[in-house]
Amino acid sequence: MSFQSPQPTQPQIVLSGHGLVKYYGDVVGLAGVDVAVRSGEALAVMGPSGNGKTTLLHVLAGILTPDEGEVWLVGERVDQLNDAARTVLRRRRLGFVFQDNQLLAELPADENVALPLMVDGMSRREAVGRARTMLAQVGLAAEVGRRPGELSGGQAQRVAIARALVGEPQAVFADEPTGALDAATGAQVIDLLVGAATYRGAAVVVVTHDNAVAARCHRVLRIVDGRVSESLGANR
Ligand SMILES: Nc1ncnc2c1ncn2[C@@H]1O[C@H](COP(=O)(O)OP(=O)(O)OP(=O)(O)O)[C@@H](O)[C@H]1O
Repeated sequence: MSFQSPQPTQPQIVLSGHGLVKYYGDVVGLAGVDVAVRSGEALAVMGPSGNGKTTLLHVLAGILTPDEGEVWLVGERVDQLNDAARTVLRRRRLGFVFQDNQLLAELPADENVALPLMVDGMSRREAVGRARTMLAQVGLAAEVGRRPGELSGGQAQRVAIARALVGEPQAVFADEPTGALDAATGAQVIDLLVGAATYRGAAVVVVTHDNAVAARCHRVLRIVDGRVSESLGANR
């Protein structure tokens, strides 16, 4: 009789791209990229300027359609959906954090966070309640009524993170999320983003030029000339 210790099970792959190719006219954006991100995993995408990082993020997030290849989200092929279906997909199943937080200047923090829920049909009362809970979880319980102009850059980016996570997305995409912040604030913001998103089981994709940001993710994918040149594992 033999005894075998149980194999640790890998978390499921949430998001994957297979053979992704994207052209802009004659310019090659992606030249054949394979990538997979698991539940609770944060992947940093690095590489020289103009080599395809943002293109990869946009193709994985359904903002751009690949010319070749497939994108899958939790067992469903999503690159062939029509525009309307992709808009719904982005709103219900994905979260986004951009360099310039893209908050609405006239709205207080809680309404900024509640907005995607209300657009999706939730009552204002429930949406604002959920937004305030989410804001408390990113350390902004006292700032829920402040407008973006009354927040620091780091606080505004926390609001953007709360907005990205409030709908419980399966995948979260961040393009240079700390690009406008000083190093110390950037480190806090990326830790919050990675920690809060992966705690909820989301897959996270972060495009960054910053080694310190990449070091706070679990894995680094290096893109050169639209191809994966290197995949480095488990930072955490
Ligand atoms: N809308 C577009 N129209 C034409 N060419 C584009 C477009 N978007 C990107 N490109 C080109 O595709 C290539 C990859 O661009 P991409 O923005 O993905 O690079 P990147 O690695 O994210 O760059 P950066 O680090 O500077 O943001 C570049 O040559 C770029 O000029």
